[in-house]
Amino acid sequence: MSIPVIIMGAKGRMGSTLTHLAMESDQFTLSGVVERAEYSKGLETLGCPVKHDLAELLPSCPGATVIDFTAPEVSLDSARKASKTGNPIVIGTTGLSADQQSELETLARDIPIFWSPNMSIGVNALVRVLPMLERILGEAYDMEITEIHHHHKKDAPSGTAVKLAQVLAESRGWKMDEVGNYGRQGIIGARPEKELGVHALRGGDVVGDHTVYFFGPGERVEVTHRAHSRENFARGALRAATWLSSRKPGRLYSMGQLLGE
Ligand SMILES: NC(=O)C1=CN([C@@H]2O[C@H](COP(=O)(O)OP(=O)(O)OC[C@H]3O[C@@H](n4cnc5c(N)ncnc54)[C@H](O)[C@@H]3O)[C@@H](O)[C@H]2O)C=CC1
Ligand SMILES: O=C(O)C1=N[C@H](C(=O)O)C[C@H](O)C1
Repeated sequence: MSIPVIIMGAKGRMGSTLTHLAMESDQFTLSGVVERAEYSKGLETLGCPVKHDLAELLPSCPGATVIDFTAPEVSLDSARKASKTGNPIVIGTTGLSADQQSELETLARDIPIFWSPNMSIGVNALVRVLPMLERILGEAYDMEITEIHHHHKKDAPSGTAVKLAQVLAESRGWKMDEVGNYGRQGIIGARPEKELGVHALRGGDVVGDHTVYFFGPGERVEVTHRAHSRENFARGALRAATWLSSRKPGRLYSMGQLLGE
């Protein structure tokens, strides 16, 4: 039985990729798309309802899973509207504030919500293995992260880099609020031992590269994930939509649960 989905931001880099993949797969039914009016030209060729407000679509799409890769305030609005009609929602949007993240966790008590800053299997395998690498290398190894994205990206550092930094800091018993350094300039003195640098590069059409560095005495270890295509993320989101369709509300789900942490 195919999974009905509603794609938010259907003209976006991710929304258009998701729409294309959902249309070409018999595992999914495109129940409708939502896009800003000024960007909706041409969406009528999809052969499904095209709306400018999710609230106009949801009542006619009972049980459809919303997939939202838009902007923080838009995704929160989508989650609020989905919670009113009981529709599950998969969110890939990054740059959420702590309050917005907390609101998602509250809404997840009432409807199935899946949120991940990176829907690729590769990055989530990294999330799983980095703590072990950190424990083996130990505190003599200084940790830094770099990320590279296309010049359209609006948030920095990437949600993926934030997540990677969180798992590394947690592995060492640190808090990112205390040890994070997001840029160095001027005569700043020697690097404190208790520091984790996170640095964002922006340029061109880079889909998404993340490198974790462990700088040790006489050697360094570098672990890199390079996304070659947004289809990688979209397939992950569609897999999450399928997985979420059989989950009950109660907690904010993410890739860890899907991959069976
Ligand atoms: N979790 C993951 O694996 C990934 C997450 N992302 C995140 O997804 C988000 C979107 O990224 P992109 O697709 O590159 O952005 P984009 O700017 O290309 O697409 C966003 C789309 O949302 C639309 N939109 C804005 N307000 C709207 C509204 N009120 N109703 C309907 N549509 C609306 C825009 O018109 C645009 O088409 C970013 O936060 C990015 O970091 C991107 C790739 C992978
Ligand atoms: O904006 C993007 O493109 C991406 N954003 C996500 C992030 O902020 O981590 C995931 C991926 O790196 C692509």
